Amino acid sequence: MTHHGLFISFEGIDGAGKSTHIAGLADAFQSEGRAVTLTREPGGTLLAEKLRNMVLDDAMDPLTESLLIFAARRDHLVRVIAPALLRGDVVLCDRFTDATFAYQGAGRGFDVKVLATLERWVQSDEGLLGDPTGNQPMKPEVETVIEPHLTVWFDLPPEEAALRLADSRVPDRFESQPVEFFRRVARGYAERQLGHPERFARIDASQNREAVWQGIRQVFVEKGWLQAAALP
Ligand SMILES: Nc1ncnc2c1ncn2[C@@H]1O[C@H](COP(=O)(O)OP(=O)(O)OP(=O)(O)O)[C@@H](O)[C@H]1O
Ligand SMILES: Cc1cn([C@H]2C[C@H](O)[C@@H](COP(=O)(O)O)O2)c(=O)[nH]c1=O
Repeated sequence: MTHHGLFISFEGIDGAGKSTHIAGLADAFQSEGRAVTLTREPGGTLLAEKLRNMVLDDAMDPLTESLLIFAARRDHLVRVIAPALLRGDVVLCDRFTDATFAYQGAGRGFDVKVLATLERWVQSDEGLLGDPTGNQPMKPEVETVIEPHLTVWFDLPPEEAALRLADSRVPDRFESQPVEFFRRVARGYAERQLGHPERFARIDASQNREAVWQGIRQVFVEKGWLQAAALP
């Protein structure tokens, strides 16, 4: 799929500080005249948000969980992400597939080879330009696997994330996991970075908000995607 968009994902354990900064980046891109699609996973479409509620609230085994997350991802790609990239938008996505490798793979201990197969199937651009209702045949084209151009990884020790989240909201199925679960998830993200060093930008999320923002700012300015003047 040839497009002029920019696909950026934001990752990290729960409470690492992603949401705090995504809106600021959206403002910066918009102030430079770029259209921004702000979205999240699991979720981003009506169907995917329903699947999100199930995944976050209902007990299920890790394969069911992984399949629902990838089903939500496919709908999200078909209906939101691919059309936005084709329009030339900047897509800012709060979590994407690295979260599946970190949470379902490293956290739950689910087979990463199965996750890699699902990743290839679900993120294939085959049929992405077709009819999202599935009523029309898929259009054959040269297959590529869609993935972010950049993944901003908010790296924060799990103990610190737990402190930040304490009393801030009612915990869901993931947020109520013990700290050892998040240690595994954090290691999962570190492994993903090792496997995709060119795509990952690690931010030390244990710094204060301003220092974290400056770290993010530097990444986008160095890539030439934002002008220093557009960012506070
Ligand atoms: N650098 C920081 N220092 C201290 N507290 C922070 C910092 N950044 C964010 N916080 C606070 O930590 C909490 C979690 O932040 P935020 O919601 O942005 O994390 P998140 O990564 O989006 O979490 P989740 O993925 O679980 O939704 C919030 O209460 C936020 O105000
Ligand atoms: C994409 C994705 C997400 N999760 C988990 C991670 C979080 O605990 C929740 C989403 O909540 P947030 O407040 O929006 O961060 O879902 C997962 O386990 N696997 C995934 O692929």
